[in-house]
Amino acid sequence: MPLYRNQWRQMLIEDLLFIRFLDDMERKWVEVFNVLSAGLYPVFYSKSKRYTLRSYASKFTLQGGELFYGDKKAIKSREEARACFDEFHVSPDGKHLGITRSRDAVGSKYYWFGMSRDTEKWVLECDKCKNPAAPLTPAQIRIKKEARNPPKIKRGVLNKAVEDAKKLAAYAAVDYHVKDNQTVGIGSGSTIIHAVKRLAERVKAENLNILCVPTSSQARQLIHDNGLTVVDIKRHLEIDVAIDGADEVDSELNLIKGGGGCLTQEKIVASCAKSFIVIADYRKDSSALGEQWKKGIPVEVIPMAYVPVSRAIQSQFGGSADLRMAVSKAGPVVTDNGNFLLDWRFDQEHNWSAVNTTIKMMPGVVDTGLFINLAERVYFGMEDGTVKIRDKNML
Ligand SMILES: O=C[C@H](O)[C@H](O)[C@H](O)COP(=O)(O)O
Repeated sequence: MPLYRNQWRQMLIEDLLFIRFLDDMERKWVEVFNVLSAGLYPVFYSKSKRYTLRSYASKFTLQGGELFYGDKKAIKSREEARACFDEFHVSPDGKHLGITRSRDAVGSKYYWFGMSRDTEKWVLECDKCKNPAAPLTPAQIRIKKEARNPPKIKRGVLNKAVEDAKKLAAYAAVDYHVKDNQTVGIGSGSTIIHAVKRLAERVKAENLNILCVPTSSQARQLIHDNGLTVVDIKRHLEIDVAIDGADEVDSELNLIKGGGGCLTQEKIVASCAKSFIVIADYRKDSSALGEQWKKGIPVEVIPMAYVPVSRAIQSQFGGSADLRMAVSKAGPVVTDNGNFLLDWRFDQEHNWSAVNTTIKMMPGVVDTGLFINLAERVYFGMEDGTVKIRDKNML
């Protein structure tokens, strides 16, 4: 049924009032709720704003009238958020957890728009947190000591669990996707080491004929050290399958890559492959980018452009885009292509496809660590020894 002019006017007024009286957090919640429950958008939203809202809303689900962000309850109002914060800010031992741990603790169960900013503000306002000299209970003293000298065995156990998980994912991908007479793209990082080892085992045991296209100097060395055949992409454009790690994977198979600085060649190889398969441990599995990976989105830039590109990213999208500095060398990290890297720590959800295109268009940008619409399947090695699969055909 067509809407009469006065009905449109009424809706517009309601929308404007709605924007005016709700704060950002509540407005986002209501917008997502309206899209999911009734397919309704604010009337004055342009096509692109609707698109952004729709893709943000796709990260949520409606369950019994409540909104959930992954398995976390999405909180609507600041009062409710404050109550959730209070529930977690003080540990059962009476210890005030500080900014990061309070945010992680609250974030294990709840989500709201602006959560990081709010937890930081509330922790800074907390008298107990401001006054660390307040007398500690014996339990607090024990926890503090343990935090200072964490039992070594725990770290070893964690590292082992992570390594085992990487190996599980790598073996699953190599065993399922690599066949005789194929050209295989070899990614970079620590997870791919397990994949190359498995590939070498299979080549030897099954007498396979496999050609490997590297994505970095590390990958080239790895292929070589494992007795596999290295070929150049210039002569082997037809890559059957590319296997690579990732720093983070969201629910729609968008990836952040480049934590080890190899994003550009990785993206070229992935885009030339008939299928691009990602291997990762359970820590990389996120419902939204930025949830697990806090080091930001890498952007490779030619050296003279790093300041203008950093400013352009910050002014268009907020957050901070900082030059990556080397650890065991003075000065910035230099990529295999002789370029610099910016790490952009964003502070809100974005339409990643649009952001990727905009950043790529900035003069001096070589590529970004956002891999959108490239991954066909991700294998996550899990802590319990299983492998979780996220496949683009099953989204
Ligand atoms: O630049 C590095 C690559 O994009 C890696 O694939 C990514 O950082 C994941 O590395 P890892 O397997 O070590 O977690």
